[in-house]
Amino acid sequence: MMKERYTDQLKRLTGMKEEMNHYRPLDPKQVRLLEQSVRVEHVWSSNAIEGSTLTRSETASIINKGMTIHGKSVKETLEAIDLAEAYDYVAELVRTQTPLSETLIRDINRLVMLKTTDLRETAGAYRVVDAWPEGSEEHYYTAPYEIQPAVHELVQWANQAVNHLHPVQYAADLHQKLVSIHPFIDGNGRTSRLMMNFALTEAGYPVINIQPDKKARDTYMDALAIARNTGDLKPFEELVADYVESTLAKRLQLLRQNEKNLCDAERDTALPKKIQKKPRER
Ligand SMILES: Nc1ncnc2c1ncn2[C@@H]1O[C@H](COP(=O)(O)OP(=O)(O)OP(=O)(O)O)[C@@H](O)[C@H]1O
Repeated sequence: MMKERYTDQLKRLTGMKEEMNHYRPLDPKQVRLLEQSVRVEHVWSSNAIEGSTLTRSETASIINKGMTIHGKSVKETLEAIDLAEAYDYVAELVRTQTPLSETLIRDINRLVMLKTTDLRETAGAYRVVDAWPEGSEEHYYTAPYEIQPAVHELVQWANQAVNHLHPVQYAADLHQKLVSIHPFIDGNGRTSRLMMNFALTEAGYPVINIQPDKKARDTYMDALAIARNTGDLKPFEELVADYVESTLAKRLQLLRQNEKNLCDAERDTALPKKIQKKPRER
């Protein structure tokens, strides 16, 4: 079967996002629980892509309860705390409708790296040494002296593209372009995945989390390598669109079920009470 055209998928995503407004929202306590679980999922998956061995529940214990985990390194623990703080910062930027800027990208990287970098002053600072993708030393990322102009150009592109690209395509391209420059000595993947979610959530889409299992991770890395080595952005754009679609589908199922529960509860309370028969007096 031929793969559906990307533009048709984007239209469907817009429709699914709009459909979410047709249902009554979840109760505030449920919203809080859902937000907490997406935050844990983000911190767990994004760090696991880079090799963290923390599980979801260990991540939850660290970032929600302030616990340490027996047998897990201080570095992994601090990475989880850093990423949770960077995630909260991004949520705040979306809430305050802060426009994208060089400072914003650097601030996010600084938070991502703050407690775990060997050299604290390199967190949020542009790289001054060469870097290349793992196992591909002939393909250098942007040269250090070209990083500042490249990020400046990226921000100019973003401020235009945000107005004319579909938000899901814009989010994918923003991630791909930033990680292709690789402006920082460390934390480029985590910073780019946060930037992608910044773009998605500011347009009303849910947070998506690239999965860290081998198959999903390889697909993600391969799509980024294709984009960078051949200039073909489609595999990465389609991968992001598929993540958005499955996340939206799950969210819609939840809202539909919630709506059904609310309707059932309303119908039950609206029914006339059964006339209770008095026991016959003897
Ligand atoms: N061939 C590639 N082209 C472009 N980007 C890539 C490529 N391979 C991997 N990436 C991106 O780079 C990230 C990893 O980069 P790297 O191994 O240099 O780690 P990093 O810069 O320390 O950042 P982090 O550890 O947060 O990912 C991946 O998560 C992915 O987003």
